[in-house]
Amino acid sequence: MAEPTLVVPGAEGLATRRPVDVAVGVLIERDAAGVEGRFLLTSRPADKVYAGYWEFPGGKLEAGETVGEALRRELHEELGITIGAVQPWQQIEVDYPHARVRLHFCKVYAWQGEFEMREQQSMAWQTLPVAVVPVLPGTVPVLRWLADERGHVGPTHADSPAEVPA
Ligand SMILES: Nc1nc2c([nH]c(=O)n2[C@H]2C[C@H](O)[C@@H](COP(=O)(O)OP(=O)(O)OP(=O)(O)O)O2)c(=O)[nH]1
Repeated sequence: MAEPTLVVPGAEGLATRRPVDVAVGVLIERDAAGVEGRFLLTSRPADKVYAGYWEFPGGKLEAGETVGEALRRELHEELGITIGAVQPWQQIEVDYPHARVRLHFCKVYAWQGEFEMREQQSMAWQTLPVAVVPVLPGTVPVLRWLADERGHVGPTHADSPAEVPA
């Protein structure tokens, strides 16, 4: 079955474009009992589309790379860390006016090294609801998946539209 597609306003009718594969890391802290806590968001660098928007770190696959290999390379290049096991988690396609992407979200619980913002981005360890704004459209579904896993009710991020009462 095809994965869900999110169409961002302005991208209607562009769904025939071939998606670009992107590996994305959801780095999560866990306590001794294995309970998941804070997760890492980074802001998009000034020279990229959606500059300043918050997202989970990652980037496009290069030719011949697997999702895990691309994620390992991107997080080393962008954040200076070396990640441990990569656990495939969720997949979604997003149609933006600038591109159609297939996002491969992977959970990562282990990493080594000091975080260095090598592209002058910012980082923020967050819980739900996410306080940093604005959040990239393709990041919003991930916050919902985390909310469902954690039994979090209410908005997932500070700039989400007001909830419509049932
Ligand atoms: N890293 C990341 N990208 C996301 C998320 N959600 C989402 O829609 N995207 C989109 C934004 C971009 O169109 C695409 C990632 O491309 P990018 O331009 O950041 O990747 P890159 O570092 O390989 O970029 P470059 O080499 O082309 O400069 O995926 C997310 O949570 N994390």
